[in-house]
Amino acid sequence: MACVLLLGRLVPYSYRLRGTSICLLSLLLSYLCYCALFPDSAMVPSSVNPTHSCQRADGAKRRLQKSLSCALDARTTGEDQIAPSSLNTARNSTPSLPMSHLKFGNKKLPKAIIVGVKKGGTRAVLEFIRIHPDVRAAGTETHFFDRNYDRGLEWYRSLMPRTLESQITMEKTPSYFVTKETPRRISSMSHDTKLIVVVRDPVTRAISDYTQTLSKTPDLPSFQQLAFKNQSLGIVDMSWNAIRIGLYALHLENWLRYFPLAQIHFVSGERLITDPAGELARVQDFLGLKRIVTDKHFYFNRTKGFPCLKKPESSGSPRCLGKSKGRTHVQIDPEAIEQLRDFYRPYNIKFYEMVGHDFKWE
Ligand SMILES: Nc1ncnc2c1ncn2[C@@H]1O[C@H](COP(=O)(O)OS(=O)(=O)O)[C@@H](OP(=O)(O)O)[C@H]1O
Repeated sequence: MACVLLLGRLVPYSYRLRGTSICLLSLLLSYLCYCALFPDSAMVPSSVNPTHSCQRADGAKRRLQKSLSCALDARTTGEDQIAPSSLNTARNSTPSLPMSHLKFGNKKLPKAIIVGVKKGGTRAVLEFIRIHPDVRAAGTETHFFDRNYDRGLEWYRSLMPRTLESQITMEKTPSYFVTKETPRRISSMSHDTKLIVVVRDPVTRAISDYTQTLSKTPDLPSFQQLAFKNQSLGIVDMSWNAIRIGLYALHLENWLRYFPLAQIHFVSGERLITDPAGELARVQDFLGLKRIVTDKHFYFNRTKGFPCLKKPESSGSPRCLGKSKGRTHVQIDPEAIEQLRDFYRPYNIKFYEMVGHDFKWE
């Protein structure tokens, strides 16, 4: 603009038009050069950018001169291609690692597994712990150690989410706790695997289990028919899965052949409902995590009758567990319930002694 005004004063009109065109053309050329050379270096954060000094050159002329050498520097190092978020990591890592690894981590075998028990509250524990930024979990039950073991560890690993070095990989498959081969198989994957068992009053658990099966198989025999070999004599059918799963002491004996007790954490399924933050504090301690999941993450949903998450991992809205969690249970004859309590009592006492905690299932 200054160039045009100056020309207006000094040069006769016939030359002005030509002069203005040349002036505008040279300005346009300068601008194009500037655009071509300068903006690449501006995408990289200044703290780690080798062309940092280039951006701070004073005045357009110096900036233009410097941008040429800066652009050359950037081309030789290749760093102008690196996304700002990964630049710091890239500099401290092995050059052969792919960029996807630097950004999202890689798939690792789980460091901690929720191994049981079915209908204990395993989904709630997984959904609650995975809001911790240092935890990532497989969404579905893998059943690797009980049903899919022949597929191999690489198959298992492929089911895991990508994690950064600081993050723990987790999965949950509740049937592991009652599968004979599972403790040995997990131990042979890694003897350091941390194990979480969510336990619940075995009588309520059995009724919950039955309620679930009935919802899928409406012509199922009655609970009493399945639970007792002879109800009037009080003989319980221990071969029925819904009963067998609740014999926690027997299953735990099998795990203790392969893992020390200190490596197994027991979550109370009852307290998980009345005090989710308290139970989650203990889970975080057990996993060696900072206590980030606290009572501010939960609210009690009166319609559902259960605690729900205020803000889950994947979205910004509150969320309760699905309809299959927290069902209304089938009504069972109180006498049958009393008989089952008598049946489980010695096993429960044994279990309390083994783990050093009284869960008060009476
Ligand atoms: N916050 C919250 N919301 C809903 N449900 C909760 C919650 N906390 C614990 N529970 C209890 O979890 C029970 C289901 O246990 P699991 O998730 O282990 O079931 S499963 O084995 O995966 O099918 C489920 O059992 P039922 O009540 O019998 O349906 C619940 O009692």
